[in-house]
This record gives sequence, C-alpha cells and structure tokens, in this order.
Amino acid sequence: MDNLKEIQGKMSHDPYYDFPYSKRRRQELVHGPVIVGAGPSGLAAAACLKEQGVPSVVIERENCIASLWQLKTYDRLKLHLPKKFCELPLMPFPEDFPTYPDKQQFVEYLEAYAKRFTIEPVFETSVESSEYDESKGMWRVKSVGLKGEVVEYVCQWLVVATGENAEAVMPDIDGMVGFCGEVKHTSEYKSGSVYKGKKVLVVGCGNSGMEVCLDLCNHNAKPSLVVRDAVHVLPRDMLGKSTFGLSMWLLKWFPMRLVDRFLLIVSWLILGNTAKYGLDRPVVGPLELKNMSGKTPVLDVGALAKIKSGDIKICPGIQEIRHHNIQFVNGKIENFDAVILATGYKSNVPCWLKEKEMFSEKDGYPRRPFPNGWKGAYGLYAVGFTKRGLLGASLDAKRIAEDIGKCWKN
Ligand SMILES: Cc1cc2nc3c(=O)[nH]c(=O)nc-3n(C[C@H](O)[C@H](O)[C@H](O)COP(=O)(O)OP(=O)(O)OC[C@H]3O[C@@H](n4cnc5c(N)ncnc54)[C@H](O)[C@@H]3O)c2cc1C
Ligand SMILES: NC(=O)C1=CN([C@@H]2O[C@H](COP(=O)(O)OP(=O)(O)OC[C@H]3O[C@@H](n4cnc5c(N)ncnc54)[C@H](OP(=O)(O)O)[C@@H]3O)[C@@H](O)[C@H]2O)C=CC1
Ligand SMILES: O=C(O)C(=O)Cc1c[nH]c2ccccc12
Repeated sequence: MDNLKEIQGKMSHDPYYDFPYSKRRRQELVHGPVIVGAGPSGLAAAACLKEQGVPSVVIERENCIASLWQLKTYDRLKLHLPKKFCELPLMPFPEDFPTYPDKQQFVEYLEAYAKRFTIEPVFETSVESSEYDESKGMWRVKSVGLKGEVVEYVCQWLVVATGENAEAVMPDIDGMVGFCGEVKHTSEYKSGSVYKGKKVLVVGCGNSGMEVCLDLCNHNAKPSLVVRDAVHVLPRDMLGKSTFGLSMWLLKWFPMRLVDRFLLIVSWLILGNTAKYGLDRPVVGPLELKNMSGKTPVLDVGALAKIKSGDIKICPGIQEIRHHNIQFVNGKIENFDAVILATGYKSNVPCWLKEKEMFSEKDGYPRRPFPNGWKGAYGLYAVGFTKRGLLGASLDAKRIAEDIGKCWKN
C-alpha cells in the first residue's frame, strides 16, 4: 500500500505522471482491483468484492453487460442447466422464473444484479495490454476506447474475466473463402427464419450446432450437421429431474465412473442407440470427459428426434469447399446455400496479458487445473476459466473477493 500512496501523491499533481508513452495519454490510478470483462464472471467478482467493502473498476469492450448473451447468442437460447446451478453469488433468480430461464430472462437477471450491486462498467473500452510493473508493484492495464482514446489504469489487483468464449473459433477449411453462399459463426446466428427452404451445413456438433440445427428445422430450412468425432448426447432431463442436477446429486454418493454408467444406461433407454444415427459415443463417459477435457456433453432439447426423423442429416468431416459444393472426407459432394460454423470459442487472454506464468499461451486458460486456477502471483486473478459454466465462475468470484478482502482490510 506504500507504493500506492506514493504514486497517488505524485499523480494528484500530475495526472500523466510517469506515463511511459511519448504521446501523452490519460492515466488513472484505481483504488481497488480492475476487472476486465462485464460478463457474469466479472459481475460476480465485482459484487462479491463490494460485499467485502472493496470497490472495483470493471472494463468492458462492448456497450452492455453480458455481451456474449446479449449480442452473440441465438434467439431460442435457454439455460441448459436449472437456474439454481446458474445463479451468481448473493442474489438468487426470481422465484417466478422457470427452471430453465430463457436468454431474455437471464439477461434481465444480470441487469438486476448489476443494479443491485451498483456495478457500472466502463463500456466500449477494450483492454489491449496489461503488464506488471515490478518497480512500482502495480499492474498497468492499457485500454482503448471506441474513438481511439487510450487510458492506462494502474492498480494493485487485476481480475481477468474475459471468459472462455471471448473469440469465435474459425476453422481453416480448404476453399472456405471461395464459398459462394453465406458463411457465419454461431455467434452471429440469431434465427433460422432467414434460411427458410435453404440447404444449410452446420459444422460442429456441440450444444450450439445441435440447437442451431433444431432451430433451422423449426423454420423449415434443410440442415445437415458435420460430426467429425464422437460425442455424448444426453437428454436434458431424465426421471423427472434435470440430468445435471441428478448427476451432481449422485456424485455425492457414487464415483464418477459409476454415475457415468448410470447416465449412459438411462440415456440409452430414453434416446436409444445414438451411434445408429451417426453419433458415436466417446469411450470415456460424459462426466469424466467433461472433467478431463472440458468437453461439454450435448444436452438434447429436441435435435436428436429431428436426426432420427431425417430432418437433420449427419455428414462426416469436410475435405474441401468449392463454390457451392462441399466435399466430405468420405468423398461425397453436395451443394449448400449457407454454412454455419458451430466450431466453438477460445480465450483471448494471451493477446492482451503480458504475463506468461499464470495463463497458458497455448489456450489462454490458467495453467493450474480446477479448483486452483483462480489465483496467480502479484495480485493477478482469473474468474470463469474452470470449464464448469456459471457455477464454476461463482466459486472463483467468492474466492477472489475473500482473498482480496483480507488484504484490503489490513
Ligand atoms: C451459447 C452459450 C450458452 C451457454 N449456456 C450456459 C448455461 O446454460 N449454463 C452455464 O453454466 N454456462 C453456460 N455457458 C457458458 C458461458 O461461459 C457462461 O454462461 C458465461 O457467459 C460465462 O461468463 P464470463 O463472464 O466468464 O464470460 P462472458 O460471458 O464471455 O463475458 C466476458 C466479457 O468480457 C468481455 N471482454 C473480452 N475481452 C475483453 C477485453 N480485452 N477488454 C474488455 N472486455 C473484454 C466480453 O465482451 C464479455 O462481455 C454458455 C455459453 C454459450 C456460448
Ligand atoms: N443452452 C445452453 O446452455 C448452451 C450451452 N452452450 C455451451 O457453450 C459452450 C460452447 O459450445 P459450442 O459453441 O457448441 O462449442 P463446443 O466447443 O462445445 O463445440 C464445438 C464443436 O465443433 C467441432 N469442430 C470444431 N472444428 C471443427 C471442424 N473443423 N470440423 C468439424 N467440426 C469441428 C468440435 O468437434 P471436436 O470435438 O471434434 O473438436 C465440437 O464438436 C459449451 O460449453 C456449450 O455447452 C452452447 C449452446 C447452448
Ligand atoms: O453449458 C456449459 O457450457 C457448461 O459448462 C455447463 C456445464 C458445466 N458442467 C456440465 C456438465 C454437463 C453438462 C453441462 C455442464
């Protein structure tokens, strides 16, 4: 805290004190942590910190909170896990919300959350680089606004909350740039209404790909789904309970492998043999696979029935694209009007955080596995990189606030 006081004193005389760039730009000393990202993770961290009496500055590149949910998801999206597993710390969902709130309801909840904890992010401001200044014992967080204005935030604690879904993964498919139809990522897909009567190839069979296919069917488009590898499809609900809730409950008493066996038997009874329809199951069970690699099982909300009925066709991996024609690895060639890439997301941390110890440069996740990835050195923290959805983010947020809170009070 001595460093902080010294810098504070100097800055009160000169707001551009010690600014390292030749062109003078604004510098701001933050009393408390800087949180990068105003998604659920950033909001949860800011709220938990506030509860500890710690103020923070939240920086967000878009013009709203929860930009992933507000700007980059399709209209028919609902939470896949029951609301009790998706609530943020200190504020439950309204009781009159359904078990699986839709996108609007989830955003409404998050807006109310931000209001309740008076979280007012700095919007339209992208963090472009951050580094630890050892000589000062402070983080320097350089941000750029929409009009190119540069502000350097100087702070003792830096909380990374930019998420596991910060950037779309665009696969490198031979000939894709020459495709004559429309190509877009699921983060730009809103509704199947614009694809009525069109032949659409959806690439990737995670939860996004499956649900976009279902949406396309519901809008009388003709979707095909590229499945290049094995995938676990589980019903969203089983035996009158959510599959996720039931799994969590069973895990209290039984080992994961046994719970996986149970899930697979019940799924088989409800869905049948998915391999018969082109969806082979991985050798490792769904929970064990999620735990090992973060690969989320598909929680089916109706796409499988459309696959069974032939309304959604299953295709193997893509070999190459030529104009309107797409050649698959089995040699078949078919023409399509549009391609939707449901190929997932990646972290963007390595692009802006000049710190190589805590975060892996390869995938932009904390190197230490769950539950130890939330804390690094020199006041650096990560919230929402657990591959465990909103539940994992809430856990991180509570730990971070407690940790910083202890330091703040001393
Ligand atoms: C379609 C979809 C559905 C999902 N459904 C569920 C579900 O039902 N249950 C569940 O538990 N999880 C679900 N998830 C997982 C998802 O990760 C969480 O719901 C949640 O959004 C994660 O919150 P976050 O704050 O960590 O990340 P995000 O919501 O992605 O928020 C990160 C924020 O950081 C901002 N940002 C990024 N880089 C910068 C930068 N350099 N400078 C400034 N700001 C930046 C982004 O604009 C964004 O607003 C879903 C994910 C997707 C894609
Ligand atoms: N309602 C909800 O709650 C929803 C939740 N989500 C969540 O959002 C997160 C992101 O989901 P999602 O967008 O589906 O991304 P995922 O990363 O889960 O899935 C991406 C899929 O794309 C495949 N893929 C990647 N590249 C290629 C390629 N070149 N050719 C063929 N297939 C390819 C992957 O296959 P491979 O495994 O072979 O690499 C994988 O099956 C997940 O955690 C998911 O659970 C998403 C939608 C709805
Ligand atoms: O929807 C997601 O991406 C999630 O991460 C939610 C989630 C966390 N753990 C799971 C285990 C099985 C299915 C979904 C999830």
